[in-house]
Formats: sequence, structure tokens, C-alpha cells
Amino acid sequence: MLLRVTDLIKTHTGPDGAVVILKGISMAMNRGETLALTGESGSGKSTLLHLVGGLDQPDGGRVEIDGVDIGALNDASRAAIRRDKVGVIFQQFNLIPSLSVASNIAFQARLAGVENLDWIRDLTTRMGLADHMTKYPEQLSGGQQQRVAIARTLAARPALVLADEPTGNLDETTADTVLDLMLALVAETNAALLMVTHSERLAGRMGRRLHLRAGRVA
Ligand SMILES: Nc1ncnc2c1ncn2[C@@H]1O[C@H](COP(=O)(O)OP(=O)(O)OP(=O)(O)O)[C@@H](O)[C@H]1O
Repeated sequence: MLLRVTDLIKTHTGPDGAVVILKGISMAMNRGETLALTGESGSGKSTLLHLVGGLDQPDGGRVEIDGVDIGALNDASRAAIRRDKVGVIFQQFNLIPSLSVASNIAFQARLAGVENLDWIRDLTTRMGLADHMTKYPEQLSGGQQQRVAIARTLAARPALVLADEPTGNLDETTADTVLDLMLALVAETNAALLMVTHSERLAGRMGRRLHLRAGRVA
């Protein structure tokens, strides 16, 4: 099993004291699977994605990636798993402004030690980025920047791709095209894709769905 989440609990402290955001979530994914994470605003989708990606620590339960309990690791080992196995795509693109599109895309793959130039060329061409490789992020439209952010993550060929509304800034037609590409690319790399979406249309195109309601699996 690539990803196993067991009884995950997360509490945040708000103005009125502690609030339990995730109330015992369990789920699992194999490589090659795609799963839509849906639920009302505030149901805990982003919180779950952050915990799975090791970007935040749970208050209870476990996240295992390839059988390794990431909560039991020290920061350096957890960072290494994140770098080698997990790719994250957020709605805000987090591109590096001082690097060209080509360098932004190669950066993460290089960090993970998997800079496969043929794959990156193929990926960027299919993402419609071939003519933009020497530009800087600020010279691109929002939709183009989003495609760069997606290409950057997929360039490293992560086993697990976590995406938080990756097409949320795109119009419907572009969102469909970008999701088609993402699905094709994760299938080719036999990756698992866990994607938060508010769109019924996009959720319906994923293999499975996990619906959260007030911090529980509905
Ligand atoms: N750092 C934090 N401190 C306190 N409360 C937080 C924090 N992060 C999230 N929350 C609260 O946790 C709940 C779940 O937030 P989360 O972002 O996971 O929801 P979501 O399902 O992703 O929502 P959306 O669809 O609006 O993005 C919300 O009530 C939010 O206010």
C-alpha cells in the first residue's frame, strides 16, 4: 500500500479554545489510483492533505507512506520522504520568481535526483509550455503559471501526488484539459493522485471519492 491513513485526528486552537478538525479519518491508496477528496468548505480537506504530505503533524493517528509511519520520523527523514515520494500542487503556485519556467520545472526533479530531461521535455510540451520555457513566472498568465506548477511537481515523478484544487483558477474547458493531462501523466508514472476539488464534474472523473463531512468520512 502506498498510502495508509489510520484514525487521523487534528485539533486547532481557535479563539474559543480547541476545535477538533479531523475526527478519526482512515483511508488508503495504492499506486495507480486516483481519488477525489470532496466536502463542504471547512470540512477538513486541506487539513488532511497537509497531514498526508507531512507538512503538518497530527494530534492522533498515523500516516504511512510505503509502510513508513512519517510521524515517527525526525524532521530530516520526513523531509527526505516528502522530497523522494510526494509531490504537492497547491492552488497558489509558489513558483520561484527569479527562476525561468525551465528552471522552476527542473528544480524539484533535481532536488529529488530524478532529472530525466526526456520526460521533462515531453511533459512541458504536452502541458503547452514549450514556448514559455525561457520566460519568468510574472510573464505568464494565471493559467500558464498553474500549468508550470503542475509540471514542476510531475517532473520529479512522485509516487504520490497531492493536489489542492489544482484547476481552481482555470475556466471549465481549460480545467478539463489540465485534468485530462494530469490523469494521463499520473497513469504513465503509475502514481497515486489525491485531489481536493469542489467540482462534481471533476470529482466524477476520478477513480474514487472520499467525502468529508465535519471532519469525518461521510
Ligand atoms: N491553522 C489553523 N488554525 C485554526 N483553525 C484552522 C487552521 N487551519 C484550518 N482551520 C480550521 O479547520 C477547519 C477545516 O479547514 P480546511 O482548510 O481543512 O477545510 P477545507 O475542507 O479544505 O475547506 P475549503 O474547501 O474552504 O478549502 C476550518 O474550520 C478552518 O477554519
